[in-house]
Amino acid sequence: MSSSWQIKMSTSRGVPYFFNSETKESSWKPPAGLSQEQIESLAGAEYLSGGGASVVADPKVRASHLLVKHKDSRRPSSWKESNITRTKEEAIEILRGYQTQIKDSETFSTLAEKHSDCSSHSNHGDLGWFQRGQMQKPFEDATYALQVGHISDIVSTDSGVHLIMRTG
Ligand SMILES: N=C(N)NCCC[C@H](NC(=O)[C@@H]1CCC/C1=C/[C@H](COP(=O)(O)O)NC=O)C(N)=O
Repeated sequence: MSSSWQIKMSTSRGVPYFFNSETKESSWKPPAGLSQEQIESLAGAEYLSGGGASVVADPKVRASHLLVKHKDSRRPSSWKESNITRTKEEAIEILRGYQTQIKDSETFSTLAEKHSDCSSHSNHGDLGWFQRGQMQKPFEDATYALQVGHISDIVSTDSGVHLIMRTG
């Protein structure tokens, strides 16, 4: 069984994954049945040079967000408002209002396009694919904790307060 495992490159995410040619199973993480040396022999040099687990254990994610900035945001300005003066509490209230309108990913995207203080509003809030280390930590952790298709509760970063929808 373990001899049927191989490492392939995911074209959509640009990271390698494990594939079993016999059972057709695939997995981002090393399959339980494989020993460390089997994994390393499968992965070859890049696994070793990548410092081990980093080669296959840190998949990319994709998310859209609806950002409401406030006067303490790191950049209290946006395409909508050149000088944002609302308080963080007011920003949270506004986001709560949007939360009640969100029925599905469709309504989320429409609200993000209309109301997000991020330039990604022009892509319905889509930020594209990213991996750990690219976004501010609270945003990264909240996204990785979400299942694809799910929407977070309110998340606060130095940018402001967000609703996040994981899409990939
Ligand atoms: N890879 C993509 N698409 N772009 C680079 C993202 C850089 C990253 N950005 C963030 O973490 C904030 C919070 C989550 C989304 C995000 C968007 C901010 C929000 O607006 P701002 O506070 O900048 O005015 N606009 C762009 O950066 C960062 N490390 O600062």
